[in-house]
Amino acid sequence: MLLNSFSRWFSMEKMELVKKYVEELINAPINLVGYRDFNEAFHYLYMDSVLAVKPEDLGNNFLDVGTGGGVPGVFLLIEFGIHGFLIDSVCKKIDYVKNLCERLGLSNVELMCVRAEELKDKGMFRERFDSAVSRAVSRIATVLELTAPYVKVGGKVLLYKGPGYNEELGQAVNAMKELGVKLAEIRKYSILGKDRFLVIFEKMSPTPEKYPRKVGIPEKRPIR
Ligand SMILES: C[S@@+](CC[C@H](N)C(=O)[O-])C[C@H]1O[C@@H](n2cnc3c(N)ncnc32)[C@H](O)[C@@H]1O
Repeated sequence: MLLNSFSRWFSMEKMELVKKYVEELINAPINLVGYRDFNEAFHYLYMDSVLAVKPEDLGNNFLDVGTGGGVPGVFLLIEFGIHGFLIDSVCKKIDYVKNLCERLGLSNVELMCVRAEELKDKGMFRERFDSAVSRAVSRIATVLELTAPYVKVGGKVLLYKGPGYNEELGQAVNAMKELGVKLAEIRKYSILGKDRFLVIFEKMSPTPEKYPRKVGIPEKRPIR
């Protein structure tokens, strides 16, 4: 893991972009990330986004659900040079990130202000992505419903979690079955001494058309 990460970080151009992005986030006029200190933001946002991810996890195009200030989506597309489709339900966040990506010359990104439950009505998004990622959006059963319908069979869903992931997984067994995913791997890593877990699911079969359900239902009534 260390060697792999080291060689990835060797590109100065990438690192300059990452640093600029972090600087802009912590100085943004709207509260996007909750950090003001560069070092903290660099670790808790950038390092957390990329450290446990392998290029083969994501494929060529991924969806980031609830991207907020572009986390982890923008860092992943810089790191791996792949295409990211980033969505959030708060339009001012999406507008800000869109503008910032344009200013930094990032072209491998698309942003849309939409709730994940409604993305399916906005075009051909069902089972379109090689992978989906999500960080700090909701509990596992809920987030699986918001991501899995948009991932191709054979693709992956990657969720960034803290130590509470185990209980959430236990409550998500039926959701996994219903949505056509299975738990593939859990990667443990550490950011500034804090335990973190990348919980990875593989999509095994098509997700029934009724998912995701209407706005708010995946959160209020997770699949049990
Ligand atoms: C705590 S923030 C996390 C932002 C970012 N992923 C991060 O790790 O910094 C959660 C974000 O998810 C978005 N969100 C919550 N539910 C959503 C949904 N159903 N569809 C799209 N975005 C959603 C919120 O608007 C918010 O920006």
